[in-house]
Amino acid sequence: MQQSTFPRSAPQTAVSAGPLDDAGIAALADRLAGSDPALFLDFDGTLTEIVQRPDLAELGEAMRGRLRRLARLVPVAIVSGRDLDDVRTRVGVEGLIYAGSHGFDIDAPSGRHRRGEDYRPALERAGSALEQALAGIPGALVERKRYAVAVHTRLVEEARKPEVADAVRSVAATEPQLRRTGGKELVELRPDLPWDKGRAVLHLIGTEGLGASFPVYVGDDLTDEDAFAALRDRGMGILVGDHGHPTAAAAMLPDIPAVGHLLDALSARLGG
Ligand SMILES: O=P(O)(O)OC[C@H]1O[C@H](O[C@H]2O[C@H](CO)[C@@H](O)[C@H](O)[C@H]2O)[C@H](O)[C@@H](O)[C@@H]1O
Repeated sequence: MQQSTFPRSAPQTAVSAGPLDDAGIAALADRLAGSDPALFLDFDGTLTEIVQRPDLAELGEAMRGRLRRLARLVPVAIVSGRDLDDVRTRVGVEGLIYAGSHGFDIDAPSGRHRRGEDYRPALERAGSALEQALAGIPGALVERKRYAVAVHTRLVEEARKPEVADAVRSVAATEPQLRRTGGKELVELRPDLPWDKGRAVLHLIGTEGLGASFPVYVGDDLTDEDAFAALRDRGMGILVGDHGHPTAAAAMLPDIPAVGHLLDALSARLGG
């Protein structure tokens, strides 16, 4: 496997994330084989390449096969910013735990866990206002989810991106129940609740009987940082690529093929 020698564009936090090379993967596999593992995986940018539009993201068959194999061996959760139904359809593997809308909407063996239902009218209003405000900006996409509204800027001309940011700021100012967060070429409004992917992962560890497990979380974006931080003292966060900001992950992989390599190595070791 290639070594993770990609440059970091921002200084690291107190926890320095080193490249996860083959020796590191073998050590992690041994660690998991000697405990109750649990695997938490982000979707876009971790299992699928980032593409120009959200609707174009497709999970490759090889990655789907890896998820199927792993799910027979250990609890596997997909923790995505996407709407739960959207990510579940795109992954298309039974027997996984699915958490959508950054963990506001969870479908797990213990049941359906939703947060933010009271915030949906505000999200509806914000979605409509944003569609209206951005109608004249070519390439601006509004993605409406059950517990968030995302505005995508990947296809917006550079000079017009500040207009998109201004529009989101203005709409956010009229909806005090919502807060702004960011991602890759994306600004989002979500319920202003103390909830995020990190809390969702800890919640799942509690509800799914994973308290004694060694949880591993793999993700690529800023919203995954909450999960890396949540697992810092009890598991392992693995950052994929470089989101250009400090990270709380303990280790890094360079790209999605390297994630595939990691998952293959874990399957091989855990499958005995
Ligand atoms: O938590 P994730 O599963 O990684 O979801 C994060 C966001 O992913 C999607 O947007 C991102 O991927 C798109 C397709 O590659 C890309 O065009 C966009 O620029 C990225 O931000 C998804 O559309 C969002 O809803 C998720 O929040």
